[in-house]
This record gives sequence, structure tokens and C-alpha cells, in this order.
Amino acid sequence: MENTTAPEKAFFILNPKSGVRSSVSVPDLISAHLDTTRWVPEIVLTERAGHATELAQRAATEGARLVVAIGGDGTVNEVARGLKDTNSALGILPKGSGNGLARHLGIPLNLPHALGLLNQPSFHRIDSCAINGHPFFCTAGIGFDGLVSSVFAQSTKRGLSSYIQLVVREFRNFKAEATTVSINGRELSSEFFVVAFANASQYGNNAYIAPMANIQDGLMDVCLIRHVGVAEAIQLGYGLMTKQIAHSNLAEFHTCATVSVQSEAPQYFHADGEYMGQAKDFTVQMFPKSLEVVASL
Ligand SMILES: Nc1ncnc2c1ncn2[C@@H]1O[C@H](COP(=O)(O)OP(=O)(O)OP(=O)(O)O)[C@@H](O)[C@H]1O
Repeated sequence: MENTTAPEKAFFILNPKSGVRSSVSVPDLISAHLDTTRWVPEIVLTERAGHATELAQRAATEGARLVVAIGGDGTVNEVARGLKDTNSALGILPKGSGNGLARHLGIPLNLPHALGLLNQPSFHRIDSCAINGHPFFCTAGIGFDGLVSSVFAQSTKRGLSSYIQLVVREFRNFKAEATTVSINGRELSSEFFVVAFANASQYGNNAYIAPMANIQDGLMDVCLIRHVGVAEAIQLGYGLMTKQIAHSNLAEFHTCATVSVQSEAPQYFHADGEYMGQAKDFTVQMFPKSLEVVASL
């Protein structure tokens, strides 16, 4: 169907370092598949970590209706940070290995199809969250998944198989810390293997940490996983990949708008899979409907 209104500005932010499909020329795909009667594209490449946030903020200030992140969840997070609480909508051309937010939002992983979604956009407002002030749009976590994010950040290898190898290796060395989670007026204490905060339902790669999570309900799903041995880890992996984690006795779920966590020792933590550092005290907050996206929800 041909567009009858004047074309609007669409700003594309491409992380040239992201993804395992580097042979694909995204600018060529945009030329071939973007409807230029709907969008006037401008493509900019990131030059360093953090640059995508600056570019997105500038595009929003200049009034771009659409700002498209081209990369993995790290790039999506950086662009989304710059668009939070603005009138510019986030689009995604998924090019990472996990693509958690893109998958949750029903954005095709096939890039021509993802461009097709932008040609006939459906706009939605979604929630976002922040852990110790670091915004996230998909998931954040403390404990084993924080450790994995820190080790993955130092690794040059990418892709699912490298990730699985790393998870297995680190599992053997992981030591859970005594932690108290204060949620909905209750205090829950344990040596948690993982405390995960889910705005969206999955980490990426269709690994569902909170299958019931609704990205528009103003609540985050908190998933608490207590002590895990080898047998439980295998069960947990199966539960993540089959959306069955909520039916196992390994995970406990709570929904809330804010949660705080105190740990006896510093713990690694991540936001959208990106390693954020270590801390003993955590506050996780929800910002309802704070980001507009093009999605198929
Ligand atoms: N020009 C650049 N040079 C180096 N790093 C960059 C550049 N642009 C962005 N980055 C950083 O690259 C990191 C990884 O990006 P991203 O997550 O999108 O890709 P990925 O790691 O390949 O994908 P996935 O997380 O799905 O495996 C981000 O943390 C971002 O800050």
C-alpha cells in the first residue's frame, strides 16, 4: 500500500562492531527495502561505546520521528536510553546474537522483513526500568547472570555456542552470596544463584527468564533462583528454552514497580546483558510507558 503523507525523517544508528552477520551490508538493505515515500533515511555509524546514546539524543532533539538501532541488545539499549521520554520512536534492525528486545516486540530477525515493519509502522508505548540508575528495556540481573555478563564483556568470541561454553565454564566457579530482596513489603533472604528483573520476557535467543512478563503493564517480573546444583542447572536450562521455568520449583516470581536488594559481598550485575559493574546495594525502578517503539505486539 503506497504512503500518501509526506515522508518523515528516519535516523539509523549502526554499530559496525555488533553481530555475527557482518557480511550483510545494512545500508544496501536499507536502500533496497525501505519505503522512501514513508521515510527519508539518514544512516550514521557509531564510533565507540556510548556513542549511540549521544546520536539518539541528538536525533530526538532534532525531531526525528523514528530512530532505528542496528545492532545487538547493547546497541538497542544505548539508542533506547537516548529516546526515553521523547517523542521519537525506537525501531530495531536486529543484528546481534541474542536480540532479546526485538524478539519480545515481534520484530522479524530477517532484516528485509524488519524493514517491512518500519514501512508500515505500528507505534506502541512500552515500559522501561533502571538498575542503580542504569536504564534497561529487556532484562537486568544480579548473581550468576551478572558474572556471565562480566566475563562475556572481556571475551572476543560472539555467538550462541561461545556463550554456552562460557556459561558452563563459569558455573563451576560461581559462588552465590548471602542476599536479601525487599519486595512488596517482604524480605526474602537466601544465597541466590540469580535475581533477575524482567521488563521483557526473555534474555535473548528465546531463553525465557520470565515468560509471563508484559512490557506494557507498569510492572517488572522479578525471578528469584535459589541454590542450583548440576542437575538443577540442566533443568533450569531446559525451563528457559521451553518457557517452562515458571512451572519448575527452581524459580519464584514476584511482580512489582520497585525492588531493592542488599548483598553481604559485592555482586556483578548487568543491564540488557551489558556488564555494569559490582555493587552490594541495588535499587530497581520501573518507568511505565516511557519509550515509544515500532513493534508487532
Ligand atoms: N564503533 C564501536 N566500536 C566499539 N564498540 C562499539 C562501537 N559502537 C558500539 N559499541 C559497543 O559495542 C557493544 C556491543 O554491541 P551489541 O550488543 O549491539 O552487539 P553484540 O555484542 O555483537 O550483540 P549481542 O549482545 O547480541 O551479542 C555495545 O556495548 C556498544 O557500546
